[in-house]
Amino acid sequence: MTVSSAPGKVYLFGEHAVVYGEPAVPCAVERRATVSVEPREDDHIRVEARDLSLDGFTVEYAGSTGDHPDVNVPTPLVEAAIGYIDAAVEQALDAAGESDVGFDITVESDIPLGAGLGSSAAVVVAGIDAATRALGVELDAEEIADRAYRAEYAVQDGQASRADTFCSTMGGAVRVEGDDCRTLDTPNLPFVVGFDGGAGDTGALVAGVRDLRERYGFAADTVDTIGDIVREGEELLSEADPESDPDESLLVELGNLMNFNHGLLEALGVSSRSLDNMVWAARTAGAHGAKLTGAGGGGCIVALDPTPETQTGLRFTPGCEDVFRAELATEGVRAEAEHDDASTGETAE
Ligand SMILES: Nc1ncnc2c1ncn2[C@@H]1O[C@H](COP(=O)(O)OP(=O)(O)OP(=O)(O)O)[C@@H](O)[C@H]1O
Ligand SMILES: C[C@@](O)(CCO)CC(=O)[O-]
Ligand SMILES: [Mg+2]
Repeated sequence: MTVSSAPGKVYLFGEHAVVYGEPAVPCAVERRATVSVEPREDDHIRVEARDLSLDGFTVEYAGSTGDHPDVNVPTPLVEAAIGYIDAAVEQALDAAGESDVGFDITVESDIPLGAGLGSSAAVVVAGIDAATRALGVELDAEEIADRAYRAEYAVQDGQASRADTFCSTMGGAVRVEGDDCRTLDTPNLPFVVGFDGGAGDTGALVAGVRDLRERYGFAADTVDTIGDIVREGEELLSEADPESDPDESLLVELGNLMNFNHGLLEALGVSSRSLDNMVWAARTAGAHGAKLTGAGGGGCIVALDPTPETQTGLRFTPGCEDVFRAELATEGVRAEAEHDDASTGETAE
């Protein structure tokens, strides 16, 4: 059995606009998806998902071209989950020059689904790494990132940037603009995440922004302006010393840019009442800045605050179900030691 894990991410700036070629700066955070893979004798795929927004499920079906069976949980969720795993398996088989190899796959993740923390990218990145290594092939990080992007692109009907998958593969802070993907040396930023317990539909939200952008020149300008915010933000980051804690003036300026970025995302229709509530609660509690992260619609906000005040404020905010400090994950995708729990094949409760 091979086991790999990959981190989720928050967007310091630039989600949505990155789909249209503007730069974005996502940062990997220490919440990981772990995927265990064991090749089988036949060409069946058995997926055990332990951390979906239900009590987990196990499903077995014949190869990536076979019919997916009925299972006793909401089908769209299962289909969505199988979609990402299938796409990862397809990329791994292609990389290894194999076909008709089946796998037993277990996914365990502490990244909430559809909440803006990049759970899909982490599952795909860790899945491709574990499955290729199970077939005796070691891909370099660039190729894992590229194949993971192609997997997300396929599942999301051509509506994906390279940002989430590159960030999850490399770890740390990264900068993505079209096909140009780079790692950044940044100080460790004091991220606080608030989660409303909900989720957004990434495909629908991206499509909504695309429609607005095609319909109104000012919506297209809004997307361009998000790009300007990112460029301003990277300038600030490039002047900071990555080895020391960020000073207050940097946090104030980054926070202002985050606030501006949130306002423009709200104008583009991808925020929600509970995301706005959490953003305002974080600002009122003293955060330097706060914005939604990821596709939006529901899920998570990210705030900047080195003190405990924002966490305390969010904890008392109606509609905020979970609050945590999100440490920058310096390591991206990595091989993990096989552990007993993942090899039992039993579905967790
Ligand atoms: N633990 C898991 N097990 C199986 N599939 C998962 C798991 N976590 C995520 N996925 C897949 O990823 C999908 C969620 O991806 P989606 O892009 O909508 O949200 P996200 O990646 O969490 O947020 P965002 O893209 O806004 O950062 C789920 O519907 C599921 O298909
Ligand atoms: C909304 C979006 O910009 C980020 C989702 O995490 C979509 C993408 O970049 O693929
Ligand atoms: Mg995603």
